[in-house]
Amino acid sequence: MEKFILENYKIAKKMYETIGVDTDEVLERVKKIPVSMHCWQGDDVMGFEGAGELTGGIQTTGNYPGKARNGEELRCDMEKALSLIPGTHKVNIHASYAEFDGNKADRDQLTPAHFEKWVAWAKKNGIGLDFNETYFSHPKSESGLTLSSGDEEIRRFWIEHGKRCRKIGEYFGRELGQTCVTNLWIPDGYKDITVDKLGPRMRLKKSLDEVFAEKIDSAYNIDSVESKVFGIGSESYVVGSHEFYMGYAAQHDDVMLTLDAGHFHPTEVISGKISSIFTFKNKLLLHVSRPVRWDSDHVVIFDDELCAIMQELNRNDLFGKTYIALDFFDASINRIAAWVIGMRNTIKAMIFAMLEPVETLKKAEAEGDFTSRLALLEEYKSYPFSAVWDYYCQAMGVPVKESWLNEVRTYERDVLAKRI
Ligand SMILES: C[C@H](O)[C@H](O)[C@@H](O)C(=O)CO
Ligand SMILES: [Mn+2]
Repeated sequence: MEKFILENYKIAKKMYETIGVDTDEVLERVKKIPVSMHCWQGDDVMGFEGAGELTGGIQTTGNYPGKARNGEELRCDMEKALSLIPGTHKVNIHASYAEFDGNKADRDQLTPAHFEKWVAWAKKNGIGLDFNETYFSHPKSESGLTLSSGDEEIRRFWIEHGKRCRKIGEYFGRELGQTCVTNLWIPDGYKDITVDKLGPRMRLKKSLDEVFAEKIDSAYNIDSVESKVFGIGSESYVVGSHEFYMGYAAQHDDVMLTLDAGHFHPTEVISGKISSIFTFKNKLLLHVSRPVRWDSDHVVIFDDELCAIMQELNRNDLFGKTYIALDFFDASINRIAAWVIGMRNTIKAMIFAMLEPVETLKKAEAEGDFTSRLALLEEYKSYPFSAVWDYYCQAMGVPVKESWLNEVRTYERDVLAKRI
């Protein structure tokens, strides 16, 4: 196999040269782009607080055996997944994955000390960490409103949580020498027709101003805000809508916008929104997910939208300004396989996009030659990009093609099956 991969690559390299693309250069570029792998795929978003129930209008379905039950298991599973994915990446954790060692602290009391094990593990593995504030699966979010609550005690509790999370993000960035992106998503909204839609939004704005009041060195921590169109139980009204956060991010240079692929109407795609955001902002966070009819958080596959997202970043030279994170949770299949499939597809789509001769296409478009534009776009799709992808896996020392699945099966038998 090894020999064929190399031979295929040599031919692919020559073919891409004929259209002005240097495959070696593409692989050098892709190597430098980290993808943030989300820890919550490993335990169905349960976290370590013993919450028992996932709330906030998000849902995992399925009961595949072997889910991680604590930090050690989760980190071990992620190490396994990362060993099957080419490149050096980041890990994205939620505040609900704090570790207490018997001394439980509520969300408004979290400190960097509760994440020391994550940092030690990240250092050992040479990876960066990203962070997410957790405003769900908690008694104080049961009313459906957190940062937008009219109950001052509740609102203050969550403001304190947000502030503390940013300090934890700063700690990650400082300790690991890689900027931590701290993402803020709240589940706030109402199930049914809402009379006062302005009040909660005004309160959310006030809360965000407090959460973000302290300036933190952007070398260590960058903040981002994530909108949504609806959730389960917030079908009629979501406080943190796209328009709301667009406005907020437009007014605050240091706050990024997060685009989650599952957070828009089913016919909307985030690939179509990226250029609008970059007209006004110079950074963006993506939550790469796969909505199936709703925000179902299916595992990312190599589909048109994934390629379109990566093409958009490549065509506009935006890889250096965009943080790419995954966000899905499927409990119906092997959870390590879910990570590997989603991560490998994301990287594969980056390579696919980078192999496009952008200048040729832009020239045809600028000259009004839409016939060539369409003809070339279609023909480029069947250039041998998979030979480049296979070679990348081989060169990076990870399994080529589906051979990674054997390793996941072995791990399932030796480790996951024993978690009863
Ligand atoms: C678990 C995450 O915080 C969550 O998926 C969030 O990013 C989101 O997308 C909620 O729908
Ligand atoms: Mn998301």
